[in-house]
Amino acid sequence: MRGPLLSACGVTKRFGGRIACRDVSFDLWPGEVLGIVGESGSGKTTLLNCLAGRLAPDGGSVTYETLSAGIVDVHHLSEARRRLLARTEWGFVNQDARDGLRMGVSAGANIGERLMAVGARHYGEIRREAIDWMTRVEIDADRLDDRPTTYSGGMRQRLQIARNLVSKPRLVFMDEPTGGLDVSVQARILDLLRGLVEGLHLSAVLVTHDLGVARLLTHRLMVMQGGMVVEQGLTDQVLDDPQHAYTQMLVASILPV
Ligand SMILES: Nc1ncnc2c1ncn2[C@@H]1O[C@H](COP(=O)(O)OP(=O)(O)OP(=O)(O)O)[C@@H](O)[C@H]1O
Repeated sequence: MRGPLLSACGVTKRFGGRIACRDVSFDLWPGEVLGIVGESGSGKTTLLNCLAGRLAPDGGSVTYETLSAGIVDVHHLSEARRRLLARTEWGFVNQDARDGLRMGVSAGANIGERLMAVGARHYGEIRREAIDWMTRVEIDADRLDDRPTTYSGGMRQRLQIARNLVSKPRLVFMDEPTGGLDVSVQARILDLLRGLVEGLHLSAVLVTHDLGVARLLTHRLMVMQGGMVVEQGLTDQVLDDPQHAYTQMLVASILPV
């Protein structure tokens, strides 16, 4: 049997005297979608950034099983190797699409750039693939040469998703991918993400404060409070039968009274 794709062991991050996340450990298995939930300030984004190598933890380690070089310690890689890993084997979907897109180049270039990072060189094929992905994320192909600055918020988010998934990453990090969008746009993007996650058998770590999003997209959940994981388990189990008082409060707060 294959081992975990990503493992966190005792990950701890402080900002000055404040501990943003403390002693977080888990394994992410191939094909698994792990949700990290908790209220604002509970340390979700800090943990995600530590996992994705964007923020160095003060304690603990993050290991990842690469395609070609076996298991690596994400924070002991050189900056160049970590960037290469992020471009070739990982995706990162930001809450604000402007942080995940190159706003000054066309949509097609945003998608094509990722294909070139994994070795694509043939212009015609790159363009064809970009058009295919525009269609998959429900953006009219005739917007391919437009810059994302001319797109709506929902379109930008769909483009960011296409840019991240076109290169068939083995692991995708997502930080509130539907946050900041209005409700009808959120629903369509969730639908789209659910189809892609299932269709591509993606492994993913998803941060959200929205338990509905977690229910729809994740297999397993970690609940964070004050930087610590207070409960983890299968998503349906955690949401239907929460054991920790904090999770019970979170779940109760979204039920109609
Ligand atoms: N760059 C930083 N400098 C100082 N403190 C920080 C920094 N980033 C995060 N923190 C603190 O770490 C704690 C956890 O923040 P984090 O953003 O990880 O929480 P979160 O659960 O993702 O919140 P939200 O859902 O509001 O994004 C908070 O107390 C926050 O103020």
